[in-house]
Amino acid sequence: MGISGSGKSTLAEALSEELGWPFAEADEFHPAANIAKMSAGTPLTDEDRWPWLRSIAGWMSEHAEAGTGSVVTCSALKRSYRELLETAAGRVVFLEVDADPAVIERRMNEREGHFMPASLLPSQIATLEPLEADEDGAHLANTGSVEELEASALAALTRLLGADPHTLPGRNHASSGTPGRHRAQENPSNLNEEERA
Ligand SMILES: Nc1ncnc2c1ncn2[C@@H]1O[C@H](COP(=O)(O)OP(=O)(O)OP(=O)(O)O)[C@@H](O)[C@H]1O
Ligand SMILES: O=C(O)[C@H](O)[C@@H](O)[C@H](O)[C@H](O)CO
Repeated sequence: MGISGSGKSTLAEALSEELGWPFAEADEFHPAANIAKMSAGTPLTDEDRWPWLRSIAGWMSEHAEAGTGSVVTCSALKRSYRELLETAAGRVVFLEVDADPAVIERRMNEREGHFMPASLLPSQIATLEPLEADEDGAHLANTGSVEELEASALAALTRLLGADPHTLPGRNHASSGTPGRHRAQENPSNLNEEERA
């Protein structure tokens, strides 16, 4: 979790590679209307986000029920959004990635091929309700290298889970389904409830 540009995808890809856990990019679950809205510089509303969050929780449940760990990038800016994600099967642990806003703005402006404009950064920051002490997770400062971020995430997971995360089943687990990076368009869990009906 964390605001746009904080480093969620960078960390999640590294963790998925390291742990062999299936990986989903939450942006791939957004309906086209949400992407169009953000691309045009308009922040999403709660109503825009609920069906999207439900789709993500569905994907998480599928993997938990198949007996594997999984990793999802999701801004999950508000506590209420995280409470919805926590309804997924299995244990849901949040790693909040944070960096200096000026660094994030520069990285977003340098990033190529991404729809999210840096102009939405103030709204992302204003909407963020940081992870609280009674939530299941940890805060990670993305102030160094990607390797340092990954190392701090693995240490946090080890502490939170009370076990080395490498010991949890990954994509080679017998019933883990299709391995590899998730593509939302290939997965029915991307459909919101209206689309599924
Ligand atoms: N520790 C780091 N060192 C150097 N570059 C980094 C680091 N962390 C992230 N970046 C770069 O910053 C940019 C934003 O990171 P990333 O795309 O992972 O953020 P995000 O939180 O997933 O963003 P979004 O929510 O908008 O998809 C990327 O270009 C990424 O390569
Ligand atoms: O809740 C939100 O406002 C959105 O999830 C955004 O955070 C973007 O999807 C993402 O971060 C950009 O890539």
